[in-house]
Amino acid sequence: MMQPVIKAVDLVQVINKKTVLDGVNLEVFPGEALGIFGTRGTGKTTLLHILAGIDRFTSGTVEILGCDSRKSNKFKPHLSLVTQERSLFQELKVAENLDFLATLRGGSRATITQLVERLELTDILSQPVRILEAGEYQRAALACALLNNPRILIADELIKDIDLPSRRLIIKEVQRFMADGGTFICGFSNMDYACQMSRVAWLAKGRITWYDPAEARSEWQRQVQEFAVKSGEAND
Ligand SMILES: Nc1ncnc2c1ncn2[C@@H]1O[C@H](COP(=O)(O)OP(=O)(O)OP(=O)(O)O)[C@@H](O)[C@H]1O
Repeated sequence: MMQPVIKAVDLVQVINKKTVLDGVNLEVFPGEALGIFGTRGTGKTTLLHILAGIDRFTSGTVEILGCDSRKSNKFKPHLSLVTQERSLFQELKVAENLDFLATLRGGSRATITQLVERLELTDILSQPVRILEAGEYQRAALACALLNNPRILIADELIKDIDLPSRRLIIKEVQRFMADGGTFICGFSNMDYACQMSRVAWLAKGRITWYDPAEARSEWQRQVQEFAVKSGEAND
């Protein structure tokens, strides 16, 4: 049977006495696009950062590429994370970020050139990251994340509130990453994006319910409708 690239068992995260993750179990398989959906503050970022091996957690186990994430760092060269907060070097130019991160994480000149071309970064290469618009920033951040040719890409709200051309370029690049055998995990709070995923993990009250994308969308519509009826907004 196919081994999962990431596996979490009974994962619990308590932050300031609040149980944010309350026994999460999940397996992500090679080549999957797993969407982690939740409304505001439900713990998507918390979960994604634990799955990326960058945050400690209260209890449970997390295996990334067969390594216990608390005991080994061996998975690190094969995993990249695009955070929701802007984590590229703000004062450096886009080109400098690419060069620096390629040196740090291993990425060839040819890879930089290809990513710059595909994500249409040429015109912003000499701009400092801090002045980029949201879509420009996300394209640059994705390029930086793909420099080292990772097997796993984890992203938090990769295409939220960005211009349509950027969104199209990013979706195309992620599809390319997946066609090359990559595994993608993405946190999102807008159900419109569910169709980009192969499975949806819906996070609520610290726990996950699994859906296929179409089911998740209809469940979301049902909940929105129910909420509208309860609050007296619906006419029928
Ligand atoms: N460092 C922290 N200190 C205090 N509370 C935190 C911290 N990190 C997360 N939390 C709390 O944990 C809960 C989950 O936060 P998290 O950012 O993971 O949710 P999210 O689903 O990603 O939210 P959003 O959609 O707003 O980004 C929230 O209630 C938040 O207040």
